[in-house]
Amino acid sequence: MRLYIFVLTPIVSMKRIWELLREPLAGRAFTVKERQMLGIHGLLPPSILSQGEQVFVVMQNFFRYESDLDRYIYIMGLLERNEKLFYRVVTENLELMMPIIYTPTVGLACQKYGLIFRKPRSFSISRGLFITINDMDHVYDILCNWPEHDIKAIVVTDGERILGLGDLGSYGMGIPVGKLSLYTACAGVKPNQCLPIVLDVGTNNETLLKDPLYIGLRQKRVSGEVYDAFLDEFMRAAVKRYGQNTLIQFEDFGNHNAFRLLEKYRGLYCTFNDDIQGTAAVTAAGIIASVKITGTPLSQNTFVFQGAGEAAIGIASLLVLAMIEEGTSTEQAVSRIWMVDSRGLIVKDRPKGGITSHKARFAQPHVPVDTLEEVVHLVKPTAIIGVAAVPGAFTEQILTDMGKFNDRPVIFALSNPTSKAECTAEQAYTLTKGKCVFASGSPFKPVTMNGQKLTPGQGNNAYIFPGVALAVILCGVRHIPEEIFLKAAESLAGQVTKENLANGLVYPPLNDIREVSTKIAIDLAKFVYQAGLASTYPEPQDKEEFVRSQLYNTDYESFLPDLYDWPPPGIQCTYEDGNVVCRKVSRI
Ligand SMILES: O=C([O-])CC(=O)C(=O)O
Ligand SMILES: [Mg+2]
Repeated sequence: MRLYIFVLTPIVSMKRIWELLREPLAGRAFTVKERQMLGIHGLLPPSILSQGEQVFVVMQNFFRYESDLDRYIYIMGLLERNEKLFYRVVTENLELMMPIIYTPTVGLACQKYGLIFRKPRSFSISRGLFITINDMDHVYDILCNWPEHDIKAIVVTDGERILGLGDLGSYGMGIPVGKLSLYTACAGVKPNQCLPIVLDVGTNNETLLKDPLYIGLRQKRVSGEVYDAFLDEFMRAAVKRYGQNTLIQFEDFGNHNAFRLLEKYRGLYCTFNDDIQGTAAVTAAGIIASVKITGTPLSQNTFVFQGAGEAAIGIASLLVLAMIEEGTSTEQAVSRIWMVDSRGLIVKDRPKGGITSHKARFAQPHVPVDTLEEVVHLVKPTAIIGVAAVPGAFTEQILTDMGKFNDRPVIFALSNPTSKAECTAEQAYTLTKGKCVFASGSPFKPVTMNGQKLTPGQGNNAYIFPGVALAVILCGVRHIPEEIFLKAAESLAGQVTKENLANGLVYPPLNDIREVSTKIAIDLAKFVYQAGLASTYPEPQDKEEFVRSQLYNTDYESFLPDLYDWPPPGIQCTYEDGNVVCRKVSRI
């Protein structure tokens, strides 16, 4: 006599089936067979859509929304419902989607996060993890509550300086979520390996403290030793939970913490600060490419910065490295850089209060000069770079002067979002009589002058951090030295075509960003193995093949073992207490 015993290994239960329908994964793309096997036949409309047709439906809906914020809410809802479809939609329409899921709309979304945030229905990156100062001593336990185990990259903010919008506390969650969605959309990093985190230490934003919708801790920011201990605990907990190689990207911290934390952690963890290093690399790339238009060698340029914070210091330091690579001495390179902060030109022996140490390196031996206009007039720079979130800082006078001083002035208005840009693309082109090489941090539409279409470049760190992250994750880089960002900048600059340059563009088109990021990752993979920075072994011989083979694929996977053979051999399904329970059947 044959004897069967049932080993209790439930595979699909009724609960899971309802989950499948509520979180429809493929949704209407489920085939008839799949619907029958999953017990959801009849619960979806009869017409079956291919993923491509679903993209069409999504885009029809997307265009029905008139405001960008509504488009953001719609498209982020899709990320929660159907991750693969979201990434297919975004990657196929990057130029259209980036201003929604990223700057500028993400800035608006953060300001309205109290309205937008709903209870998570699934644990996609669209929600992120909130860890507060009250969780001190339990940070590891909170990390364990995130259901994905194979995390390779974290983007973390404490919300103190969200874009150029200031302290948004926990409302800043939109930024790590947005940045990580670009890890996948721009560089093919697998979304289940990404974790957005807000470290909520309070907020000093009085409006938020009184906002009934505010989602964060209603208290003033904690600072000093307690803040530092909290950050230390977070860093230790992250690598304890996910491994020493976990990439931790710092985003939108206040100046006073950003530099300090980078210096403190860069030798101990796999970490970088995007606002210092990512922005530096993308700007350096734009400047390196602009040299091919202006014809002035890098070290013969004179740079005036509006701002002396994270971005300015990061950009200036990387430009110095690049000039040294060109053969200039450090002193000569540094002397090419002039910085203006809220108190005027940064000069040695600045009266009253002096200057912080990271600014000191770029202090000029000059008498004080009060305004940016005066500095531009005095220095006659070849390039001006705005990174202080002071809209209108590039005045009519400054832009006109730049046009007078240079055949091809370089004007980078990099503050984000668009409302914080130092000038508009139109102002830059008009006041320099169409001569300038212009880039902004957030997108501007093309401008037509004398029948000629002038397209502004977008000098946003989105060209850099996804590719850097991909290489770091795949190659198992343990620490991220500055050279990685210089190499990334050179790789990006090298991808600007003659045709781009002829059109005054110093960045490749945004629609190509996926290929651009992949190429950056391939170039970096070659560099990190050669420099002994990689820990993924054996070393892949063909780096390009290695990187490309690891990229996230947006095609639906069939999660049933064999659609035409269900239950599969050795599995038997029965109804028990209203549940479908499938078990392995073993024969003895
Ligand atoms: O998010 C962006 O668009 C660029 C960035 O990091 C910032 O402005 O803080
Ligand atoms: Mg940022």
